[in-house]
Amino acid sequence: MSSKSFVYVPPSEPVNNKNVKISQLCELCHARKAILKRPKNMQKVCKLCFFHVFETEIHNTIIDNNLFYRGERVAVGASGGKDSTVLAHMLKLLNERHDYGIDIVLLSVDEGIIGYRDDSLATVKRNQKQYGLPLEIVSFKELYNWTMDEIVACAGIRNSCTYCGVFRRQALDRGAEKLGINHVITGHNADDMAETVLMNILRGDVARLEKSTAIITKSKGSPIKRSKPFKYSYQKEIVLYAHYKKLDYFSTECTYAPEAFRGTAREFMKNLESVRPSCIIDIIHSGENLVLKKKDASQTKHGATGFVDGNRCEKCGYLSSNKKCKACILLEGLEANRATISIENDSSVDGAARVMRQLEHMSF
Ligand SMILES: Nc1ncnc2c1ncn2[C@@H]1O[C@H](COP(=O)(O)OP(=O)(O)OP(=O)(O)O)[C@@H](O)[C@H]1O
Repeated sequence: MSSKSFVYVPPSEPVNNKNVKISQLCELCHARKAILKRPKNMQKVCKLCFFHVFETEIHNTIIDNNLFYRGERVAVGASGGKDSTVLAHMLKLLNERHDYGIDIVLLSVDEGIIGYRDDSLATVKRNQKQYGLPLEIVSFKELYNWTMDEIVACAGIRNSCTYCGVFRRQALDRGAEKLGINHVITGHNADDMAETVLMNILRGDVARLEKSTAIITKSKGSPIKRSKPFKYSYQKEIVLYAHYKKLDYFSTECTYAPEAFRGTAREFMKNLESVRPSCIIDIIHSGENLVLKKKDASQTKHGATGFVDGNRCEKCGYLSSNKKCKACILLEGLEANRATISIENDSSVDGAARVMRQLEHMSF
């Protein structure tokens, strides 16, 4: 793989621009008619230059951060949505164009949400054929004996994103492990990252803030690393790319809307972006350049608990940085809830609420 990032060179396909006014010309090739304004910087570009410049920027992110090594097997977290569909398409294209020498597999998690995930997985199955990539599907039901629909019926909708996030994260790791793969790539984009930085600032969550802009992450105790090649890519540009490339993706929002705090932060970011588009990249840069005060070892959780890399959850045996993994803690709360409901026929969410409080006091 070449270790040099590229300077953008507009494609030199023949053009017929006799009837195009100078002010309508693409600002990159100065030859074709511009058809869109890049949401990221308001530059007017033609379709061909948009494809090339967007692909080049992602290639540069991959190269500048040494995301892959030749011969590496990587799993793309494939949900069927716009981000991961563009990611699968883009990785395949760049792997062939720049000869990264990586082996790409699609990995999907079926959370068990009727009317949402079943439909989006149908899209992933079509993508598998369109891109000629192998596909592995793991499900919450087979791993945890609960579907998200059952969890929401038991514990209510309020914390559904927490359950889904914890189980999905572990399910992706387990799926990758099953495939003998150590690297999971996700379609998290610049908007997602800016939103997370903002939420961590607003919550004063310093531990998470420190990691929230990393392009490669790895949990303690887990052999699986995660990376986000779209870290600097605007959501609107990903959607435009998918649209003009006519990619087959699933665009329905999750049945269980995001929790109120995330939803409000997202709305706030969108409002800021409409006034100042660069704020998405600016907030990521701010996050990257924050220098946090160092804690002394006696103050750190890991110093206090004597964590050893490679620890396993005492309940399920899966790798965990705590005595019990997050998924098992949540499962215990759910089982307690199920028992309460079936014995007392009571719709109390006490078990789950107690577990949520417990989780808030733990560090992962
Ligand atoms: N069910 C799933 N199976 C596999 N990977 C997933 C799944 N859900 C999410 N991911 C991965 O996590 C990334 C971020 O997920 P998120 O839920 O924020 O969805 P999103 O921003 O709508 O992304 P997408 O458009 O790809 O669905 C996705 O791009 C994908 O790589």
